[in-house]
Amino acid sequence: MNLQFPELMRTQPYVDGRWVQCGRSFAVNNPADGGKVADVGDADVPLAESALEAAAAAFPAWRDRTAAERCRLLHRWCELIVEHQEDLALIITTEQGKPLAEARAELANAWAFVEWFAEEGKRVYGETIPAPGTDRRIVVIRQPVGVVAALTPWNFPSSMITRKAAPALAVGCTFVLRPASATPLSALALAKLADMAGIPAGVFNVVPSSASQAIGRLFTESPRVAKFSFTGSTAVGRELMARCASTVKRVSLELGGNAPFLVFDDADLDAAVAGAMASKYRNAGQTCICANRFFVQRSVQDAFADRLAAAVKALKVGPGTAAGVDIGPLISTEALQDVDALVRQSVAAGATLVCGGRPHALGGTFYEPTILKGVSNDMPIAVNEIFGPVSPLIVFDTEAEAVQLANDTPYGLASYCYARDIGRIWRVAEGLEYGMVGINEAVLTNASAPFGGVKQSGLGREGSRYGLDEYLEIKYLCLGGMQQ
Ligand SMILES: NC(=O)c1ccc[n+]([C@@H]2O[C@H](COP(=O)([O-])OP(=O)(O)OC[C@H]3O[C@@H](n4cnc5c(N)ncnc54)[C@H](O)[C@@H]3O)[C@@H](O)[C@H]2O)c1
Ligand SMILES: O=C[C@H](O)CS(=O)(=O)O
Repeated sequence: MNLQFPELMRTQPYVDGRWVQCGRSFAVNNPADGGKVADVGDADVPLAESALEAAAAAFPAWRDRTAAERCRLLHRWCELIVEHQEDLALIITTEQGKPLAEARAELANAWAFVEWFAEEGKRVYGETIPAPGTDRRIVVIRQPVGVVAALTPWNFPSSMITRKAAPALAVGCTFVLRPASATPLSALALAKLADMAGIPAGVFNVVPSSASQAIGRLFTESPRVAKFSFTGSTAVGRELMARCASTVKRVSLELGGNAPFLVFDDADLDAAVAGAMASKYRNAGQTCICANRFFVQRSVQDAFADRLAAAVKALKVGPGTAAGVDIGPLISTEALQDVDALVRQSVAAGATLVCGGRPHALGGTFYEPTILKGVSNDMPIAVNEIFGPVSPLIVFDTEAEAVQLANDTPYGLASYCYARDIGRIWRVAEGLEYGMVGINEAVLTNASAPFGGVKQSGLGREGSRYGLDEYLEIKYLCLGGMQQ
């Protein structure tokens, strides 16, 4: 990898301000060609335990810094991320596969979280409450929870980390992260920049490891960990949440999705197609908020399908570093097989291929951008989180039917509605059982908004002032003896 600042290429765990040599390593490969990118130091449980100890030791001093001091350090971290964005984008694309333009967009979100929470950390307000008697005063203060342990996914190797670390550090928590084994280099580069920014030793620690289950048990069961924050699949999140019960930890979960994308007969179809492309095919469909099912009102089904097909057929598939590429590789062979199986099973169940529907001629883990029509809500492609570049089209007749079908899933993360009648928009937005609703807009992510899901898509919110609450405890002070 040809970096302008080679020091950003870090391959060892970062614990208590030191880069730790490990006896074992695991390979990080480029999904575009399967080639090895790096061998990364494989942190074991004792090293992860030492990271928790370092975070616990660093917590009192970090907590006791003023919010302004933490703000200044986070702003400096943000400045360094911006300054090194080209290198960081190349690291993302090399280890995860997304087109460079998307990697740059991810980084813009990553530093926006740092910038946003650097400022929000100065607004951790408390309150006084009118007391029931003149002998006392009631005061509420908010304090950092303590040591935070986090697990993050491979699909956004930078922004999923700062979306947690920035609010945690801003309020005075310390942080230990195990990133996904497929994409640890971005996390380690962020650690290098945090170190350069002057964030003290022990405050931000990164332990890449192939021992995901063992370290997951440590993070969820260690009494040193006050807060467990997880982003990943619902299946894994459910298991880890249960493990947190033994110590009654605070838990944040950002889990899987099955986003409905509703297109009504009064929609601006060009806007709906643009939104569909932006939502569905970003990161080759490997995002938690990708449109996963397209519900199209019968009278506009052909017009929408034809325009969508024209746009999908124009997508360029190739390595993320190649100019003009829209669709990069899927993260792994298993991921490719999973997507292809969902398509094949659904065609066998009666769906019709409009375009794509098979692994790409490029080979490797590239998959053809695909549209299926004649899909029903019970087909595998509609029931499962696809995590690939596939658009299933489902026809509906009435507004009530659309909302009922959209809600018929255990997931509740993102949803989308394209219509122009204001009464319809309000009725549908209020009826959708999801944490987020894009109304004539498909790009939801930004640091100022509360991102998160309901039902089995998660607990809590990340981003916005609500994202700060995940790392704070409320304390009630009762001041007695006030009677003269
Ligand atoms: N809601 C959100 O904000 C959001 C954002 C990104 C991804 N996701 C979801 O994440 C999933 C894709 O990411 P993924 O494949 O990395 O998910 P995953 O659940 O397989 O893994 C998530 C993280 O947990 C680790 N892990 C996996 N199994 C574990 C176990 N048994 N014990 C401890 N750790 C374990 C992984 O190594 C990774 O670091 C999708 O479902 C996607 O919707 C959700
Ligand atoms: O996978 C979904 C993540 O939340 C990243 S983003 O919000 O889609 O950028």
